[in-house]
Amino acid sequence: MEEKHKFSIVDRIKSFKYAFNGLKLFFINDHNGRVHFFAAIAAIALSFYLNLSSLEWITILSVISAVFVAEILNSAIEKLADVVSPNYHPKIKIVKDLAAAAVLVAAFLALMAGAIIFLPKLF
Ligand SMILES: Nc1ncnc2c1ncn2[C@@H]1O[C@H](COP(=O)(O)OP(=O)(O)OP(=O)(O)O)[C@@H](O)[C@H]1O
Repeated sequence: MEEKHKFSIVDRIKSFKYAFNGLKLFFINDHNGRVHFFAAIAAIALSFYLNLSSLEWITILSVISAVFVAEILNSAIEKLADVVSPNYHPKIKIVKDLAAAAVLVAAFLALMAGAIIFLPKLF
């Protein structure tokens, strides 16, 4: 049976603190995190420059978020896998490749959305 904890605002604030610490770790230590961060800044700057509509803004921000979510989860899975199996293991290969595939799918979606929205406005 799951133990019931009393609701605590302090615990909720702590959860935010841990989540922001995760974001900091991701953007500072993760090379892919830094690349995606600068790509997101470039896409947002271009969106301001091209004066996107509300719906276009929502699309761009959604695909950027999807890439970050996939990349952060991929990074977490990689870290966990490295602890579980520091040595080569065929199942760890599958786990890591699947996590990487999630990033690929999100990045492809972002690329398509960016091309559909930006290209006609640029050329
Ligand atoms: N312990 C392991 N066992 C089996 N295969 C592994 C293992 N570690 C890595 N691999 C293989 O190497 C690939 C790259 O793994 P790695 O953890 O270096 O990810 P990466 O994408 O290069 O990470 P980073 O985000 O640090 O650049 C994995 O997708 C997997 O195919």
